[in-house]
Amino acid sequence: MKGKIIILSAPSGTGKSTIITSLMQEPDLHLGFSISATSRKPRGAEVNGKDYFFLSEEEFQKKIDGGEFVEWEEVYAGTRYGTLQSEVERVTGSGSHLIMDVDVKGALNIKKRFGNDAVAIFVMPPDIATLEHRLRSRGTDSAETIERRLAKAEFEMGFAPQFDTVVVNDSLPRAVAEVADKIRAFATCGIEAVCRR
Ligand SMILES: Nc1nc2c(ncn2[C@@H]2O[C@H](COP(=O)(O)OP(=O)(O)O)[C@@H](O)[C@H]2O)c(=O)[nH]1
Ligand SMILES: Nc1ncnc2c1ncn2[C@@H]1O[C@H](COP(=O)(O)OP(=O)(O)O)[C@@H](O)[C@H]1O
Repeated sequence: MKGKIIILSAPSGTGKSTIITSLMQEPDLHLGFSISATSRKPRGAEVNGKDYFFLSEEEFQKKIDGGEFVEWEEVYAGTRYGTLQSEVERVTGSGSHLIMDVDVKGALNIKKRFGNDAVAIFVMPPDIATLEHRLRSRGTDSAETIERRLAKAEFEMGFAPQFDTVVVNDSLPRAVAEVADKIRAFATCGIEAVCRR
């Protein structure tokens, strides 16, 4: 494996996808996005094969049975998400660093598997009221889905101390700059450089 692994986790609505989209515009970071597979339906302007590989329950199960996942989780009841081995190979084999958006359990499993070749960054919302506002103004989820995601946020935030580092997404440009700095430090000097920052 040439490229390293950058893991971002956060409660739904914190801004992971927005931060990753900005980071992908910075060519000096040499990032390739790990396109996860999911059994949930596309929402908003999401595109199959770009945002996710959208699979039926049966297709997802087939890939589990075929050993195609590095990890997978049922993040919300009845909805599964997973990282494909083929995505890890596609990106790291090309020399780019693999950036992935996974839930807290997936993040810790990937850290366990890849050790110091992976950095786990927890993105923290400024507070729960802001998180709720972001989820509502994103306008992609039903009230019930938003409630379900908010209900899980405190549980997810409890995992933050197990991550290598935490970044608060208050001002977006500041958070993007902070994550970018950490990725540069990790890529150049290794995990110790990030844990100390
Ligand atoms: N374990 C795991 N979690 C994933 C993967 N892909 C996405 N997730 C997580 O699934 C959760 C829901 O993602 P999504 O439905 O896109 O909602 P969002 O977080 O509101 O954008 C988030 O916590 C993601 O980080 C994956 O491949 N593996
Ligand atoms: N720092 C920020 N300040 C204000 N709004 C933000 C910020 N970061 C993200 N957002 C907005 O919050 C919503 C949720 O962001 P998103 O990237 O979809 O979150 P996630 O991928 O973590 O679920 C989006 O509408 C996005 O534009």
